[in-house]
Amino acid sequence: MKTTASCLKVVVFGGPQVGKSAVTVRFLTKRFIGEYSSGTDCSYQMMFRYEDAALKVEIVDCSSSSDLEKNKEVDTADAVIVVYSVIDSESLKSAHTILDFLNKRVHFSVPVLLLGNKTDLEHLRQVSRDDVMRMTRNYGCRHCEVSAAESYTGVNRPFQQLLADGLETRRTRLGHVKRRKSLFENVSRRLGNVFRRKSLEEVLPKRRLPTVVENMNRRSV
Ligand SMILES: Nc1nc2c(ncn2[C@@H]2O[C@H](COP(=O)(O)OP(=O)(O)OP(=O)(O)O)[C@@H](O)[C@H]2O)c(=O)[nH]1
Repeated sequence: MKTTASCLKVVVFGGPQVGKSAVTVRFLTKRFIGEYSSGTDCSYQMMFRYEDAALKVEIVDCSSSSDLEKNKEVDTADAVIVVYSVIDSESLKSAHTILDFLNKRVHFSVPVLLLGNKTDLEHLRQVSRDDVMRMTRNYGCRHCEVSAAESYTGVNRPFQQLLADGLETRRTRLGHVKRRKSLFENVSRRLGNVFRRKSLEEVLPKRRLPTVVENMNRRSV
């Protein structure tokens, strides 16, 4: 199994108690763990098999108490998940603020997944599906609703899709940097040629360069 050189980084945001840790741990371990220490950032690293290669994935679970503006994780993210809870309308407002922040802050097109959690509590739903659809359209992000408590498969599918999107974006970005580099090298080579030619033209009339034949003659003397 080949090992990919670097690590794919996924950053998870969301309001308080929406289940950021729960969905992350569900994806990574297949288990639902009810309680986590609240208000602390966590980072998880795992190896996955992807397209016959080992892929290292780092998931950074940003606590809701983290100051968004000071968050540096997002600058190096390959993908972002914004979690809300379907039973908490305030959490959708937080998600809106986060998507807005990402829209301004992230310069390259990092794939974003808007992930609704706690669908097992559908009878307590506060979040309107229309509002979510509007946000998804406005920000051009993927959307899915799951229950970390109920289903591993439900959580696994959108995560897998996001990892695939993240890898694709990284490849495109790297390809773009290489193309930009070779374009730059081309231009500088051409400029170099122009200046070299110009300086020869300036020198030639004053001091004629010896021809190959003259050089041979000199050596044979
Ligand atoms: N019913 C239900 N409860 C859930 C689900 N996911 C998480 N919870 C519960 O929601 C609470 C918050 O979950 P966490 O994973 O700690 O949430 P968080 O977003 O990481 O919380 P902060 O660290 O405070 O930001 C816990 O009591 C979980 O047991 C779910 O899918 N269904």
